Amino acid sequence: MDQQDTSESPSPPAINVAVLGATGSIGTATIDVLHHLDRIDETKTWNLWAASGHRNVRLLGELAGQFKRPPRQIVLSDLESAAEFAAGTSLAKSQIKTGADGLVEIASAPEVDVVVAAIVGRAGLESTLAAIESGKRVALANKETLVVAGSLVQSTLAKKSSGVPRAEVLPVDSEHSAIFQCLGDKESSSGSEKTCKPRKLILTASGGPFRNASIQQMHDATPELALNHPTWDMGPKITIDSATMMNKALEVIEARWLFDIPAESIEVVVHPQSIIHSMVEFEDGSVIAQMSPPDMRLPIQYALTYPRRLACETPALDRTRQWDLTLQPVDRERFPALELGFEVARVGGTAGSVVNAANEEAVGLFLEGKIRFTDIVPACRRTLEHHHFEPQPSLTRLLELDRWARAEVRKQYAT
Ligand SMILES: NC(=O)C1=CN([C@@H]2O[C@H](COP(=O)(O)OP(=O)(O)OC[C@H]3O[C@@H](n4cnc5c(N)ncnc54)[C@H](OP(=O)(O)O)[C@@H]3O)[C@@H](O)[C@H]2O)C=CC1
Ligand SMILES: CC(=O)[C@@H](O)[C@H](O)COP(=O)(O)O
Ligand SMILES: [Mn+2]
Repeated sequence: MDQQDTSESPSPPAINVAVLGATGSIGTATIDVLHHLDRIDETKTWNLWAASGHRNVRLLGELAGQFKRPPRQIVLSDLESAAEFAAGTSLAKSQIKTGADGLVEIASAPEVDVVVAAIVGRAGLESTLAAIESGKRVALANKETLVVAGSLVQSTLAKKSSGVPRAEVLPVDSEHSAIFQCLGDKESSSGSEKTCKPRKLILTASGGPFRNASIQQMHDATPELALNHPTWDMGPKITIDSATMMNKALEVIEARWLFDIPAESIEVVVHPQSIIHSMVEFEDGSVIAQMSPPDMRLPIQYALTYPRRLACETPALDRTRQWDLTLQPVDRERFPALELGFEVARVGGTAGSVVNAANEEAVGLFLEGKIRFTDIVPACRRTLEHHHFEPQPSLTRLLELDRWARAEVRKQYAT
C-alpha cells in the first residue's frame, strides 16, 4: 500500500499589494477585498505588502494588525504620526516611512505587484506616477492623477523602458470600470479593435443630493446636506464633488485620458439608482451597460484580479424585486461644473491641474464653512480663466500651477 503523502502543499504564488490611502473609503474596501480574495482564490495568496495613511494612525494600525503576515512597509505623512504608529506595532522603525518620498518608495518597490492608488486629491499624484513608471499594475481610484497629468500618464504608458515591464492602469472608479468591462477584453472580443470601436462612452451620474434642488436651495446648502449622498458612502471630498457634479466633470476628463477618446465622444446621463454604472455605444448603435448594486468592492476586485472574475462579496442584483432604472438628461444650468469638465477634457494642457486645485481648495473652504456651496464651481471657472494656458506643460509646471490655483482661490475669498 502506498504511504499517504502528509506533507503540506506549497502555498500558491503571492500577489503583493501596496494600498496607498488604506484608511479611506476605497482603502478599507480594498483591505476587505484582499481578505476575501485570500480566502477564496485557490491560485494566489493575496498579501498586503505596504499600506499608507495620513491622519488616521489608529485605523492604519488596526488594518495592518488584521493580517497574519503584517505589511512590510507602512507610510505616514509626518514624523509625529510615524512615531505614534511605531509605539503600537512590532514593526521595526526602518519599516515605517514618511511623506511623499515614502509613498513613492512603496509604489515602486520591486516586491510590489499591484498598487492601489486610493489617496484623495493631488496628494496621490507622485506616488501613482511612480507606480506607473516602475511598471506596476495600478488599480486607479485617484482620478485626480488623470485630471492633473493625463497626458503625462499616457506618454509614460506608451514609452517602453528597457528592463521595466509596461504598467497597466486599471480603473477602480465605478463608471470607468463599467466602461472597461463593456469594452470587453481585446483578446476575447471576436473583432479587431477597429471593428469594436466605441462611438460614445456614456457616464452615468446619480445627480447627488441636489438632483432635484433649486438654485436657491443649493445656495443655502450646508456641508451636512451636501455630504448626504443618496447612493454611495464615500470620503468627504468626492461626496461634495458629487453634489456639485464636479465629480462627473473630473470623470469626463478621466475617461478622456484613460480610454484615449475625444471629449466629443463622451456623454453624461443622470441615473439616480446608481445600478447602471456606465454604458458604451458602439458604431452600430448597440449600447452595452454594466450593472451591479452600488458597492465599490466589485470594481476594486476586478482591477486586482483582471482578467479573472472571481466570486465577489458585492451581492448580485436581486431579480425577485422591481428595479426602476431611470435615465435623465443633466440640467447644465443648475450643474455648471459639467461644462467646465468638457472644456478641460477638450483643451488638456494646464487646464486640468488648475481646475482640480481650485476645486480641492474650494471644497475645503466650503467644508470649513467659509464659502457657499454655489461658490465652488464659479471659483474653479474664474481660476481657469485667470491662468495662462500652456498646451504641453512639464510635471514641475503642473505642480507650480496647482499651488498658484490654490492661492488664487484663497485670494478670491480673502482667507
Ligand atoms: N469612495 C469611493 O467610493 C470612490 C472614490 N474614488 C476616488 O478614490 C480616491 C479616494 O477617495 P475616498 O476613499 O473616498 O477618500 P477618503 O477621504 O475616504 O480617503 C482618502 C485617503 O487618502 C489619505 N490622504 C488624505 N490626504 C492625504 C495626503 N495629503 N497625503 C497622503 N494621504 C492622504 C487618507 O488618510 P487618512 O484617512 O489616514 O487621513 C485616506 O487614506 C479619490 O481620488 C476619489 O475620487 C473614486 C470612486 C469611488
Ligand atoms: C462610486 C463612484 O464611482 C463615485 O464616483 C460615484 O459615481 C459618485 O456618484 P455621482 O454619480 O453622484 O458622482
Ligand atoms: Mn465614479
